[in-house]
Amino acid sequence: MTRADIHCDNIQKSFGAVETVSQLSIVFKSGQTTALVGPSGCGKSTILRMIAGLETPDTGSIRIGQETPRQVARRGGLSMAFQDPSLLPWRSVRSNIALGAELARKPVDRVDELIDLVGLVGFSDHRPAELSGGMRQRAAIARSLISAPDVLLLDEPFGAVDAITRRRLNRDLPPLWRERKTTTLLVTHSVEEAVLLSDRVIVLCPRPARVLADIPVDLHHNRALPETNAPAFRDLAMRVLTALEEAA
Ligand SMILES: Nc1ncnc2c1ncn2[C@@H]1O[C@H](COP(=O)(O)OP(=O)(O)OP(=O)(O)O)[C@@H](O)[C@H]1O
Repeated sequence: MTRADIHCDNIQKSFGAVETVSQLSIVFKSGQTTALVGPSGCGKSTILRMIAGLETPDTGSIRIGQETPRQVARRGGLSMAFQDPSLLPWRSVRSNIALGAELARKPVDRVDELIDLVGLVGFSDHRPAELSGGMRQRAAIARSLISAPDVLLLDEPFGAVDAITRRRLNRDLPPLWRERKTTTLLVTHSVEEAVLLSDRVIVLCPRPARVLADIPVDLHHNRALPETNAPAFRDLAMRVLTALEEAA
């Protein structure tokens, strides 16, 4: 077993009387990008938060290699960009991004490169309050990348990002994950984005979350972004959509 395989073994999680995740067993392979899709409220974010060590399963266990999520987080091996980017309001964009490396005790040497990657050149000295929602999300994406984590957890990271920038990030981020062999989990409501960015799409059923379909995506052989109008792409997107309709 390689170090960053994520093993979820029979995990269950309730909030009061609401069972959110039930008997979920799944392995996320090291170096792969997996998209999690499913109806709203089915428990996707809860799964990511448990893998991040921010919530604890009531029963079952999560291991990342031989470590617990909290151990991986503590040594700076895990980072996240969530829907609601929690940037420190008193720090500039540059300093918020640098924080991702500082907390992981890694070198703060690629801030400008990442500011460029997420299209925030010219805004590096701005405070979060001076940015749009989409710009804040992009700063959070850059912060999640600066520590070159083993595990990257992305929860609707492009939700507020404009279409052109989203397209550019869709093109530029996957090669970075592949080059670094990052184990990436991506929660998204976009079927196209799930197929475009990932090696595997997991479709979850309505709460409590269980795996309804596990669809491998084998469109990334030549490392270029797949053609979204190619028949193979459309077939996969249709398989995901059909499973989602079944879930609903
Ligand atoms: N901290 C919490 N306290 C109480 N209930 C919670 C908490 N976190 C999540 N829930 C409940 O668990 C269920 C699943 O929530 P979760 O955010 O994981 O779903 P989701 O699939 O990510 O939803 P969406 O696609 O709408 O973002 C919901 O019913 C939600 O109200």
